[in-house]
Amino acid sequence: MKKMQLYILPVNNRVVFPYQTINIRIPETYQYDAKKFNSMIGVLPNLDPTLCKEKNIETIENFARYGTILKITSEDRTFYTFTAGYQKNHREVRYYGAFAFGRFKVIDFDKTSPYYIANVELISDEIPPEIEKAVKADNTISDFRNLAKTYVEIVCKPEAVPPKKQLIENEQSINKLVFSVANYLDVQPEVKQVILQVNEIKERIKEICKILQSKNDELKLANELEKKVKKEMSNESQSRQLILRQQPPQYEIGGFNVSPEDEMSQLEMQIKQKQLPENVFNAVMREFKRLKSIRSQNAETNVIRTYIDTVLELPWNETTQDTYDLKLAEEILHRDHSGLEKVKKRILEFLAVRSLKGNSKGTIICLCGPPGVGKTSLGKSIADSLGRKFERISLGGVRDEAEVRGHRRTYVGALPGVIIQALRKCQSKNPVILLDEIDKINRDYRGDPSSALLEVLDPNQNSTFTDHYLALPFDLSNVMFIATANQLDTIQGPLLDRMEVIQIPGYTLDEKKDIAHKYLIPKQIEENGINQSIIDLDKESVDLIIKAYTREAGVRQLERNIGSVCRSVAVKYSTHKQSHKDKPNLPEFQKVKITPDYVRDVLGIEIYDEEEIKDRINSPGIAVGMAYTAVGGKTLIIEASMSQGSGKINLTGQLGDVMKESVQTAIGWIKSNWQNIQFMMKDPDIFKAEKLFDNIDIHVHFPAAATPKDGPSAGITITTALLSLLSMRKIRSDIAMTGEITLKGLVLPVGGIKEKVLAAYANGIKTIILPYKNRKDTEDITPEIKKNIDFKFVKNIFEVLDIAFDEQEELSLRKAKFEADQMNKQSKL
Ligand SMILES: Nc1ncnc2c1ncn2[C@@H]1O[C@H](COP(=O)(O)OP(=O)(O)OP(=O)(O)O)[C@@H](O)[C@H]1O
Repeated sequence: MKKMQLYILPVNNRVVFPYQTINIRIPETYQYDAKKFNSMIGVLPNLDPTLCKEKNIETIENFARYGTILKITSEDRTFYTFTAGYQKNHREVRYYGAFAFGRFKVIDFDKTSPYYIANVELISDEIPPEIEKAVKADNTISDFRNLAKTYVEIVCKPEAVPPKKQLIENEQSINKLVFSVANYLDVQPEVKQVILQVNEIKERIKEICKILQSKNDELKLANELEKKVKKEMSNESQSRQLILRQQPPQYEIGGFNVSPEDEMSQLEMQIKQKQLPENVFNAVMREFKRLKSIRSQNAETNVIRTYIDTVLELPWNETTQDTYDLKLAEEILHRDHSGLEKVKKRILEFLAVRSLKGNSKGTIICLCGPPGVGKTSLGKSIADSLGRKFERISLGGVRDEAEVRGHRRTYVGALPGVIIQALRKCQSKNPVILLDEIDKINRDYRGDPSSALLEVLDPNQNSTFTDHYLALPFDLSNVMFIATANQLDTIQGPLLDRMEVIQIPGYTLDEKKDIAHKYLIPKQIEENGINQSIIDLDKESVDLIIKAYTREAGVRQLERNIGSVCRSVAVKYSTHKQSHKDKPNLPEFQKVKITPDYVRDVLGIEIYDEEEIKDRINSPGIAVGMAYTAVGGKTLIIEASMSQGSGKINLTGQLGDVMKESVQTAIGWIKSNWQNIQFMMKDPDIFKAEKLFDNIDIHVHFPAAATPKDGPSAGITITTALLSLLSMRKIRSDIAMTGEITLKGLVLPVGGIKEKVLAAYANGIKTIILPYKNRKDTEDITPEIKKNIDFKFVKNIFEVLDIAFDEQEELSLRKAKFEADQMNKQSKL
């Protein structure tokens, strides 16, 4: 074998076969001079040493031992300029065209710096005639050609197939044929190096055939599978599932099919790329190592994988930039909500303080009011005005502490709690989270969700909120929490204490009209697929919908009713369009004018009547009270009747204990003050004071009997109704009252005044009697109500009697006479 010295060019992960023509670029630093080295150059693959060991490739350190010798056929030089500091430098780069004409084996290196010179042994690939004959005689070559043709047909780009096929079919030199096909192979460089190192032609053919065979089988199978899948499934998602099922070792990540090893390395990359806090990173890496150590797919691996995915999906560092622009916030609040001036003002103050403090720690707002007054949508507007993401968590009916704080991972099907899930959904560390219906949280044997919320809402604790599922602290101090509630009574004291309550009592008639015209009608028109040009909802009709079809504090039912009217127009419009298609000569659709009659047609018989109370207060013993419920204020008619009997007191209408006691207190006061109120009696002879209550049975009934009622605020109404019954005097039908009564006749303040006043106003009440100490609660009642309602503040029940009855003049005269008689009696004594 011929030995020689050769200039060596190491090439990374590339194997050049003889008969290849290639272009090479040799940097100036390699000091290659074609003349000096007889236009010869040896390329030696620089391969991964571990893979080389695995595949038995002979290497000198990282270089393979077998290379290819090239003859330079052309040379080209270019200069390019580069700047280093203020200096401009020029560098020469040389490009060479070269033809590979043989193989060599490195014996040793003579020089390794600044370039490589090796002593090599040239390997002859000349095939002895008898071997060539033998190879051609059996089917080896024809089989080789067939396999190679199939391979290029499947693998190569269509335009590259014909020239390659032509070479495979026609090439007479076995060496050229075999090395060319080896060059076409799409395999790792280490595999190509093995082929290059084989000295025996038969061996080399066998090696290449093996690769061709397995590649062809693999590709054919994949093609067949794909065809089969396409045929079986027309639906894309189904076909994806089928492919996954039929190729069990493959997994799908981010739309790519990957093997389990790839999946693991992808996951590891994801963990490393996500900038997790150190403690979180360590915890996830621990889980990742556990996952890696479990080889087979089982329930445990799924649990760990889900956990890692959950942690990676959390916004550990992602935040949105706050826009503390108060003008913009004000605009957004006005844009989305009509009225609610006091609430908006309070929200703006709240935002102003936050912007000045520079952090988001501090008070938590609780918007409290009846359904449909816009609490949820206000929360959304606050998020919009701050430029933060918005998430709503419904706490209604949450009874299990684990729903807030998550289940420990030891439980089957464990999940993080609602707070962590909300953060995962909104992908921001500082969103506005609306804790909806915080008053509907229940407590039972599964724990107390309120106490978990205490931690969430406490600015001093929530920076290290630890969900049981994650078992890692998550900083909630940047989250802005807003709670909503229908009533405050059911919220636990410590929880309520952490929040600043903003009351939204409900809307007056005028406010509802305004909301309907500005917001609800345009919204419903759009939602029902029609437009302003085909419907005209006039003021009168909207008034009718509000007065006769709704009796609510908010506007939800109103919105629904407007929706029904819009839908009826949508049906008409759609039918007309259909017929217009069939008969194009039909006239254009006429704008539908919504009149009160149209409203009645769509919504049916009127449900509420403003005169209802007047009609019901038609005899002595009936008084109108005011109640405060979770759905807002309500007027409450109390009826009392008596009959001959033995002093029994019957109470009906699902009363709670406190209300029952109010009735006892009222009767107690009447009995003990009987002498002082006798002047009221229209017929004082009918009942003799001493045995009055022994001879009659009294029945007090609270209509809407199916609704449970409780509380002390009906005290003065019950007393007035009983006095009306006994004195046979009717109570004014336009008067309503609320207040607790003591045994001594004092009137004590009660809650829910604004809501009660709104309800009374909606029911056509003109005078409202309130406890004196509730004066402050009427200060911010809207001017509309103040203008139409006469408020009377009373300190004791006698003052109520001065206001509440019909024929007030006659009663005043009687009272004056009674008082004068009393004075006379006292002076005689
Ligand atoms: N002042 C208002 N201006 C404009 N639209 C309003 C106003 N108040 C309520 N709405 C509309 O009424 C509908 C009901 O409001 P929302 O769902 O916010 O009520 P809510 O108070 O959260 O009720 P719930 O207590 O039942 O959750 C929404 O479409 C909302 O936009």
